[in-house]
Order: sequence, then structure tokens, then C-alpha cells
Amino acid sequence: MQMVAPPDNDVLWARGLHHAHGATVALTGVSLGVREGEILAVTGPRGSGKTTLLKCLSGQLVPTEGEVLFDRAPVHTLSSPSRERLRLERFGWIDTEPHLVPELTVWENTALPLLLRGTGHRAAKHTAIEWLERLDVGMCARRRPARLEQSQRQRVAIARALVSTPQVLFADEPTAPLHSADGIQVLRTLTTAARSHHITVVLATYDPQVAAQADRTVSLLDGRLSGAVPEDTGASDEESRAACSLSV
Ligand SMILES: Nc1ncnc2c1ncn2[C@@H]1O[C@H](COP(=O)(O)OP(=O)(O)OP(=O)(O)O)[C@@H](O)[C@H]1O
Repeated sequence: MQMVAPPDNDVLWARGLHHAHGATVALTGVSLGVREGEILAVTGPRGSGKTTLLKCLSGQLVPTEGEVLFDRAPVHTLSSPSRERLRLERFGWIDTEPHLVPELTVWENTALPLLLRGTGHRAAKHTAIEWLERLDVGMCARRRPARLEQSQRQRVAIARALVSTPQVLFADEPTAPLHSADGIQVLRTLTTAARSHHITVVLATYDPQVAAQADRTVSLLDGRLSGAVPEDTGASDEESRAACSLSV
């Protein structure tokens, strides 16, 4: 494979990603760059490879082929403990389901990433409550997750992902289980918080209304990216910059 350097402003950069789950091919030759501070939507129908791409970019999965760079340093060649540390220290993850610990209160759930990093109890609690307030669930801080509505639980999961102000936040269909109005509101809160803290977001979604909240969208179909702007079409500056960061 020809070596190509990532552009300076790409915080994440992937080239020639292939991945198969057993006999099922999920990604086939995906290359893309994610710019510092942008909110990038990865769209595509169910089974098109969105989750697999996010997992490869975040170091949860090592691609069968291809390379992933974070801050210009390889992720795909790191040992499993180093990838785990990278995820804990630099990345946040929001899943479709909130996956909160039922025995812990809302603020304890939210503070977990800080406590795991070694932040003191008082400081972790203070920061967790600040994030819960930003996400309009500050009043739930002392409750257990079972006493919350689904949209409140998802807001808590978002607060937990943001509490350590990750460099990159990965969100995999974060609003899929919510009613449409709830989902859009939760997503607005997420994107506003990410923008004000300069957090890069990679957001997988099949919902065009959700993708419309992003700065840029790339589409996956059958494990391939589509919609790259060819370089010689006389595209605008903005389009040309997008094309620099996206190739199939
Ligand atoms: N753990 C797994 N084992 C076997 N096949 C898998 C596994 N995970 C994903 N796949 C398959 O890989 C392909 C891509 O799946 P992936 O979950 O990445 O797509 P997706 O676009 O996120 O879809 P969805 O919206 O349904 O989650 C699909 O054909 C899927 O069935």
C-alpha cells in the first residue's frame, strides 16, 4: 500500500481498512480523516459497517488490514492494554443503550471514567454533577438509573462520556431508542457540549435528521464509503478540503 501522510488537522486518520467478523465482511477498503473539533456523521443502512468502523477507529477492534492513526500515531499496532489506556484517557463512547451500573447512583455512574483515571472522589463528584447539570439531569444525581426515564438515562450516559472531556467522542446510534423529538433534543445537547469544549465527534446513524446535526457526513454502503468528491471537478474550497480527508 502506498504510504500517505495524514493532513495536519486530522485527529483521526484511517487508510485501507478491511475488517471481517468471521466470514462476514464488514469493511472493505475504507479510508477517511476526521478533523480536529468537527462533528462527523457516518451514515448508512443497517449492516453497512458503521459500528465496525467506529470500533476500528477507537481501537476496540484491530482491522484485518489497513491503518488507523490518532494524533498521527498508529493505533492498530498498539498492544491491547495500550489501546485500552488510549480509550480511557482520550476517547469517549456512547452506545445505543446507556448501559449504566444499576447499583450506583447517577452521579457515581457519571464519575466512573474520572475515578478510573485516578481523580479524587470530591473532584470527580463535582465534575460529574456539573456535566449532569449541563445535560439537564442534575436533579437526578442521587437517584439510581432504574428511577429514570429512558431519555434521562441516555443523557446520563452522554454526561459519563463527556465527563473526562475526551479528545474524540464516538457515538453509535445514540438516539435510536428515543422518541424522535427527544432524540433530536438529546443530540442537540450533545453537539452543543462537544462544540463548546472542542471535542471531535464521530457519530454513526441511519437517521438523516440526526446526520443533519453534523458538520460533515460520509456514507457507508456494504462496507465501502461512497460520496467522495473527486479532486478534479472544480469543487469549492470547502468541498476540496472534504475530499482531502475522504477517499475510498
Ligand atoms: N460480532 C459480529 N459477528 C458476526 N458478524 C458481525 C458482527 N458484528 C457485525 N457483524 C456483521 O458485519 C456487518 C456490519 O455490521 P455493523 O454492525 O458494523 O454495521 P452497522 O451499519 O453498524 O449496522 P447496525 O446499524 O445494524 O448496527 C453486518 O453484516 C453484521 O451482520
